[in-house]
Amino acid sequence: MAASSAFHARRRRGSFHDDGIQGEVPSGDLEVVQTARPIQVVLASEDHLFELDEEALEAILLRPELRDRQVVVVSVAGAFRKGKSFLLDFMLRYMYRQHGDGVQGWLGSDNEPLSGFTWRGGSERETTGIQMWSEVFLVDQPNGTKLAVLLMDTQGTFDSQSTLRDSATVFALSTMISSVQVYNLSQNIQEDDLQHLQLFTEYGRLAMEEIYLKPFQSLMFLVRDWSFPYEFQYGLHGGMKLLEKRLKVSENQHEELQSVRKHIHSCFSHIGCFLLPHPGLEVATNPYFDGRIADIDRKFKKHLLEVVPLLLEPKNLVVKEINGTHITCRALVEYFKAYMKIYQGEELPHPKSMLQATAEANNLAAVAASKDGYSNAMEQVCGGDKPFLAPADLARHHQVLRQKAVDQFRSIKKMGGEEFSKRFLEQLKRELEEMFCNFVKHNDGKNIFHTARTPATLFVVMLIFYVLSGITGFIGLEPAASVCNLVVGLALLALCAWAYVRYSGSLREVGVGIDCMAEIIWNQILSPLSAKLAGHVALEAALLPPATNPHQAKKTN
Ligand SMILES: Nc1nc2c(ncn2[C@@H]2O[C@H](COP(=O)(O)OP(=O)(O)OP(=O)(O)O)[C@@H](O)[C@H]2O)c(=O)[nH]1
Ligand SMILES: [Mg+2]
Repeated sequence: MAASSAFHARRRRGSFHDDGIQGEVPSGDLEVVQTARPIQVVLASEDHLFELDEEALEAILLRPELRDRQVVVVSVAGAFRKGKSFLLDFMLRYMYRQHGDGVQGWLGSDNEPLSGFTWRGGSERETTGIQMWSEVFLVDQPNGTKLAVLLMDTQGTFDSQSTLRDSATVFALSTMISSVQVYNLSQNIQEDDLQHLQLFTEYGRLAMEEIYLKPFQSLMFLVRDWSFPYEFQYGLHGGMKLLEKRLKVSENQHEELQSVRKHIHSCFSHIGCFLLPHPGLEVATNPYFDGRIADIDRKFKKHLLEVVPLLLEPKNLVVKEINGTHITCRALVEYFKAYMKIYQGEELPHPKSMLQATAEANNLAAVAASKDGYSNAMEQVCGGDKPFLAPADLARHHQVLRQKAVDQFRSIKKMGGEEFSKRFLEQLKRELEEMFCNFVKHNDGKNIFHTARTPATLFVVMLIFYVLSGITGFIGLEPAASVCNLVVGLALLALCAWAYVRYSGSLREVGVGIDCMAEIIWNQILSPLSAKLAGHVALEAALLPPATNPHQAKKTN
């Protein structure tokens, strides 16, 4: 049933050449040369990390006959278990047998099992990370050049072992690397398909260094098991009509619907859609189905014969472009490495599930509303036009209003539950304390004594050194007197500068510097000195006999 072995019955004719696999392989990966097979280039680990196998990537793309060729990368991405690898195997058949003869043409003979990228039935995921076909096909162009065509298979999104970030990373990476991204959908184009596409492409756009007008190239919606051919017929024509309906932006549409559509239009240079019929119950439900086309529904085969050439026919190939420049295999390796590094780093935000993102937005809105309530009420108490309030009174008001804000936060209906909102409650409490600190500073600024501290300090310094200069001059210590005079002069200069800064509002750094210096002098010298002096006076007063202490003598009298 499973079909993972390499292609054995290879026929290369027409414009496809086998020289893509016979050149010298730089990394010495001989297996690649001998047997074409899927190569795991991005490995997914169990701890939700992705790693690029640079050696494998270079072995595929840096062969001498390929590295300077312009490259076409066709990738298939979408939800898991929807036939992505199965489809890619038909693309491989096309690449190998495009000019095959007989009734079936490149589809092959009736009883030949389908092989190439690993595909299988069942409900559990199969492909992980990103795989590339080891053989890069060289395709002749009408202008005589050859293009290198690369097929890429991806891990399905939304399997039960992947986080949203895993799905977004694989989808975004494959969209950034490919020139044609096939978005594989089942049965219809639903709104959630568009929303996920928006999320994933935005995650891709974030990782690109510069945001280009249209960061990605071709997107092909491929709707599998389309069941309404009487509304939109199978194939490209019906697909384009369906797409037009689904991606239409109209005035009376809800803003949310408009934004998704506008985003998708803005991301891709070209968007198409193809409707594929159901392949038949054998394909979908028989565990022993091995991919032979005899078991596949006729209509499906008919449209397979249309969709694969639509993507891979030489005239339909889309060369990979980044920022308007055609990319070679060698450049693709470098871009792949650079993009991978960004996804391995921590600078990108983690995409969140819809519930998580909504719950977070609800909680943040509740935090903002509660903070607003607190801030408005505090403004009433100690706002700009209110006079200085005693610090104890301010603290009391803060306690009451803080509790009100917390109660308001708790009373607002929020998604995500009690446990989830705890984190936001803590954030609110922290932010309220920060706001209170600012209100305290603002209130202190209105205290005239607080404001006057700097000139008072400078004045006291001037006074002390003026007296000291007088004393030292009187006892003949002229150099000391000069130093004291210098200090008096400097303090006077600082006082004038401070007054100018306060008056004019310019040179504020100078003002801050003088305030800092005055605060240090006040806290380190004047304040301890005055405390010491006060203590000394009190001690002396206590030690003096009552008769010699005039205060006490007065009291006792
Ligand atoms: N209903 C339906 N089943 C399909 C179609 N194409 C393939 N299948 C079946 O879908 C199953 C899964 O095929 P795969 O190609 O392994 O699917 P996948 O999307 O690569 O799955 P993952 O690698 O797990 O993401 C197989 O049993 C196929 O026979 C289709 O168009 N419609
Ligand atoms: Mg697969």
